[in-house]
Amino acid sequence: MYTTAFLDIPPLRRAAGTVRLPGSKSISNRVLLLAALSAGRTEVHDLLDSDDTRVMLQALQQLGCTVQRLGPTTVAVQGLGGQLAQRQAQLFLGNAGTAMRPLTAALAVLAAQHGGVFELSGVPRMHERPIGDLVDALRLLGADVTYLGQDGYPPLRVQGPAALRLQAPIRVRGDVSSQFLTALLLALPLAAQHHPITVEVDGELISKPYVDITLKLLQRFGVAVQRDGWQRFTIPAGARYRTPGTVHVEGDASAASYFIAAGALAASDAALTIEGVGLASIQGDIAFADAARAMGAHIDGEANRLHVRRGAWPLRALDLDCNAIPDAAMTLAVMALYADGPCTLRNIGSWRVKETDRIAAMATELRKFGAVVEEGPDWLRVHPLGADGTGWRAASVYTYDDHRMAMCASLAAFNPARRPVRIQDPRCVAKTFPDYFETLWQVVQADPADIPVICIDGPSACGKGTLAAAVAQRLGYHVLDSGALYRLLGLAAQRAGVPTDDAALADAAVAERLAALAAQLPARFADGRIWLGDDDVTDEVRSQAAGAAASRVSALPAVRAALLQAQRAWRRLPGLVADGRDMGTVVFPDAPLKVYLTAGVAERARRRYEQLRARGEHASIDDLLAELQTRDARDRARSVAALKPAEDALLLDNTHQSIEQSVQTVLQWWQQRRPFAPDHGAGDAGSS
Ligand SMILES: Nc1ncnc2c1ncn2[C@@H]1O[C@H](COP(=O)(O)OP(=O)(O)OP(=O)(O)O)[C@@H](O)[C@H]1O
Ligand SMILES: Nc1ccn([C@H]2C[C@H](O)[C@@H](COP(=O)(O)O)O2)c(=O)n1
Repeated sequence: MYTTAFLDIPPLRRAAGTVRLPGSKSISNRVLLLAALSAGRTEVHDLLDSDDTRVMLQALQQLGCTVQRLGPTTVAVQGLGGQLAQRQAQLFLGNAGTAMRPLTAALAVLAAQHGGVFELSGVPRMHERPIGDLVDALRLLGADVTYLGQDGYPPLRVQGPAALRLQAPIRVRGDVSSQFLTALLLALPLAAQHHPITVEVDGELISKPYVDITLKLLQRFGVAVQRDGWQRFTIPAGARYRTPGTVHVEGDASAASYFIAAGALAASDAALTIEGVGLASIQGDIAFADAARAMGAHIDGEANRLHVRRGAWPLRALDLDCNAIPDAAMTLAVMALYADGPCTLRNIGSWRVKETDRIAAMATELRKFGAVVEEGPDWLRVHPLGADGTGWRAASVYTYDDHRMAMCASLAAFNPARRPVRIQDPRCVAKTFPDYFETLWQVVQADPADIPVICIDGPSACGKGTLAAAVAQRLGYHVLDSGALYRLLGLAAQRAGVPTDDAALADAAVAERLAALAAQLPARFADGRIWLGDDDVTDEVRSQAAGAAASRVSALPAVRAALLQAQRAWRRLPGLVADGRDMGTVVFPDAPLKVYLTAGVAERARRRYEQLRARGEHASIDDLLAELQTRDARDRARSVAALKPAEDALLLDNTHQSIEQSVQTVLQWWQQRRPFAPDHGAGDAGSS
């Protein structure tokens, strides 16, 4: 997951391959609650691991459920069997509507029956998301619910005992959020031991497919709710939750929409396959596939899998009632940028009370790309940008702490004008899809020339590696420590019995053997460790001897040629910071930013001395100074890829700078080369 302040997505081209979706948020949180309310143990597989499920699990544990982690996406929940193990709890539910609404209803019923006091709160935005219709229904039922802040919004307190009035139908509004009805349907089986309970919906029920998911999951947990149209629901007398023992959570159909869109937008010779959700999905957002088809996408699939390819291009404009697919419909708003006419999304009033006011947010952010966007109380009209690239601007997208804004905006990176897209606060995807961007990189491609590289070259011990790692960390980029490759080669030579002293290297046969070793070098970098084949050689390669051997073998032209492609292969999405001696001059001559880093040799010797001392190694400063000078002289004098600044490099002498000062200098230089406005606030305009 990216925790950087922003993430720049280079222009994307191709989309093909296979993605595995994370579990559905809607199913995950419903199943967790149902498992907690049932008696016995429920094993939940393919559970979504995200902010929203984490707050639900945390709440259930506070309420006395035992939750056992069996794997990254598998938990076992020991249910409470309709009882209360704790009579008091303060539950923090983040911004998870799928936790706040059902837990409020379930705890209101349980507290009424068994007594107890429970407070439910969330992040500030959660306290702006309405819950009044649910509270009204619970109060009609006889539950004791108190607003702790503003009327109509969390935080809330529910308490009991209280006498529940179950004979008359319970009325709830269905036109603001279907989660209120879902919450009642999940809670009321707890009170239906002796009488049937009827819930009647006032107004037109929105997001019906989400209620359908609720009904299907209730059925799996032993409660068959009778549905009369979408206005009346009856929970039978004697209803009792029974765990099915094991539940597999479907992949998230809303999350599938981003990959369906990617497949529809990217010209590819192969299909993009989406696993975890398919034609037999119980999730309403699978209907997004029909909307994408209407826009021209070619989609086929099986029960649990979809295959998507680009069809009509530009996409066909559409005018759609999106009431049934409120979440996935956001993806259509971005696809509309690529259409052959204006697209209108109707009946999306619920967007206004989601993680943010999504109608306003979407309109504001799409305008940054250059689009004309009109909005109404419950509709959005997006006018397309040129399929030939005209009108597109590079935009820095504010994401409003809304995961879907971030994921949607990433799709603008397929723009034909090849403008990059900046996603501010990419971490917000943690709500439902923490690894969204990493998953995206697996199936999309950019032209290598469009993937940014920052080169940091310079003499030994000037701080290149430290600076490169810090800059990469701030930008979410990969790091290439090219010196480590030469160091690994020195080590591989030593292990293979190939001499690397100056005299031996003059022998053409030795040079040939070294080049052959370099071509097959089993180098691996993972989790901050460096591997040669199966051996973790992190400490060994950082030794002074390994540095000296690296300097010697790196002077051979055949060795450098053998390692060139391996280094260029590091140019991967979303970008790269490469440190070495010839990053800017030879390996990435087209890099948009090249830094030549220096520091006085005495200062470098002092830093190396301190570095070794911190590792428990002892050396004399004088020896280190001499060694650095020898190494630098050799690196500067060799016939190929000699150490020198690239002609277009910016010089940075950090002798008197702290690490952070150097990092800030490079980040400022980088920012100056980016086409985004420097202000990252909501509503800032992108520039072309
Ligand atoms: N600006 C700086 N101020 C003070 N110390 C620094 C600075 N930059 C780096 N250092 C320290 O200097 C030491 C050497 O840095 P680093 O290993 O990054 O250098 P390098 O150029 O990559 O070396 P090599 O060429 O041997 O790989 C580290 O201990 C690092 O923390
Ligand atoms: N791009 C590079 C990187 C390194 N080398 C050689 C020369 C260095 O002395 C040696 C070790 O590098 P370090 O790990 O200290 O950065 O490897 C090179 O020739 N080209």
